[in-house]
Amino acid sequence: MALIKATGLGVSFGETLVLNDVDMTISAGEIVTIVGPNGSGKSTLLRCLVGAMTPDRGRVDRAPDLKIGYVPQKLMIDPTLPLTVGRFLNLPRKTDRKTAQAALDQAGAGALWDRPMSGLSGGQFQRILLARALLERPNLLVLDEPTQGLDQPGSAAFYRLIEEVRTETGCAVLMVSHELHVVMSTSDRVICLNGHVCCHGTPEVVANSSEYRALFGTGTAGALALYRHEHSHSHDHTCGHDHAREKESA
Ligand SMILES: Nc1ncnc2c1ncn2[C@@H]1O[C@H](COP(=O)(O)OP(=O)(O)OP(=O)(O)O)[C@@H](O)[C@H]1O
Repeated sequence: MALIKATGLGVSFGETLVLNDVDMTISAGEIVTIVGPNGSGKSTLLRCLVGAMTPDRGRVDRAPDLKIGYVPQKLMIDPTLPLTVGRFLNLPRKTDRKTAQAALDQAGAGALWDRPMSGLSGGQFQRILLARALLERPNLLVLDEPTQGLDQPGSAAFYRLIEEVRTETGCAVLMVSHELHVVMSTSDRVICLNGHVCCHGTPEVVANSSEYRALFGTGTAGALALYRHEHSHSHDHTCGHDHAREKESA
């Protein structure tokens, strides 16, 4: 059974239709990435999927054993607060040192236990957020643009780490990202969203689709160079809309 299955999701804010008839599933162990232009409804979809928001239309079914680990885009911490990594991992719930250290190790930040949170680099900070999400032993990791502010090598390293975590723990991963070419190399499946699902499938199928190219241009050829998963079949689906026109009129 799927970990999450969304059927016919619709969300409006006032007069604005933000999500329209969105269907998607996340199965155990797979890495699914949602890409889409600004304002295309990615965060709204994520919030509906994890249960942080109720859609106006459609339904979301979640597996009874679903356990989500959430890695936020950013977390503001008062720099004057004397908070070490170790103490941060004990918030809001106390965790024993061994479990917390294991999560830190898994997130590639094993040596940072005593470091002040305010002195961490962007990449280190994201690893600590990842470690905190892993504390609960999730079977689904959810990441909303987790590498904002990191440079490209830093982002690529972070996504490689996510893939390692998936391999080690078997958890599924659902991400939202703008860094298409970086994320594509990590993803099993990509969903291209623009209020509705424009196209979805393997990274290769999406990168080659006319819908994706109309939204993002053709400058993402590097996605294919980085693409390293072997798929013997494709799951192509396109909506048939003229996205070049949508983009022009936006
Ligand atoms: N609580 C809200 N009230 C009103 N409008 C909202 C609310 N949340 C989101 N929106 C609007 O819904 C649209 C989609 O927002 P959303 O954050 O889901 O897009 P996104 O694809 O995640 O964008 P970005 O890439 O910029 O983060 C936007 O036009 C946004 O202004």
